Amino acid sequence: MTHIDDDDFSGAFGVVSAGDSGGSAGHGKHSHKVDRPRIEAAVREILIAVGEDPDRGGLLDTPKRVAKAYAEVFAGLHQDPADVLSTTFDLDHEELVLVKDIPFYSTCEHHLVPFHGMAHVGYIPSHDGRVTGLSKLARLVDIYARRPQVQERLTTQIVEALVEHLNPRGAIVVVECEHMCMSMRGIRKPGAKTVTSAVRGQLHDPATRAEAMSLILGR
Ligand SMILES: Nc1nc2c(ncn2[C@@H]2O[C@H](COP(=O)(O)OP(=O)(O)OP(=O)(O)O)[C@@H](O)[C@H]2O)c(=O)[nH]1
Ligand SMILES: [Zn+2]
Repeated sequence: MTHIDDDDFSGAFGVVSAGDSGGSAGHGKHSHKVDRPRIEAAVREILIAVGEDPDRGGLLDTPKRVAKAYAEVFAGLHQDPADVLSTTFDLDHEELVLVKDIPFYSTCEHHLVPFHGMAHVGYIPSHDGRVTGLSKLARLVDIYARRPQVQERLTTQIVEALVEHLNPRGAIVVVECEHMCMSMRGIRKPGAKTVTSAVRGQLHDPATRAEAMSLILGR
């Protein structure tokens, strides 16, 4: 029998602050630990409901595996973007900073199947030179991606966290995804991509926005 260890995922059991800009998902009043035994019981019920035998050898550990996997893919519900963006440097840089092609996986809140793609995250630092570490932009994407999501909310949550915590002069987030709920089931259009964007502040300026978009699209 396969051994499924009980390690948890760092940060998965933290508390999301009430000031989180992230909509209802992940708001403080909903924060609680991931209840793995409850997930296990639910998965066992699903297996029975689809006509499987949860007691056959290959499925015996499946509820436990799924609970462990869900604790990982929904860990963002219990993480606070403020913690990630609190690491800042004073740097005299007043131009666009862009991290593009950040790969991520999220979970469609309508069907609980994955959607995945790339996020491009850019900002123009504040006048007081508040610049964050580049990896923190990718961490920010993961915090919001690792929740039950829709792509539009994922996009605006990332840009609003930048605005709230870095006070930038401008910010832009572009997200390109394939939704498995449109590929493997339903309309069945593998390869169809959904693109969403959100801009704030100086990135509304057409020339600045065009510069950012050309950097994002220039592969
Ligand atoms: N706007 C938006 N829609 C999404 C996202 N992820 C999935 N959807 C859509 O959510 C919709 C749910 O539609 P429903 O009619 O309630 O559910 P359904 O019968 O499973 O729909 P189909 O996918 O068309 O079979 C579908 O059109 C999905 O394509 C997302 O991130 N943003
Ligand atoms: Zn879906």
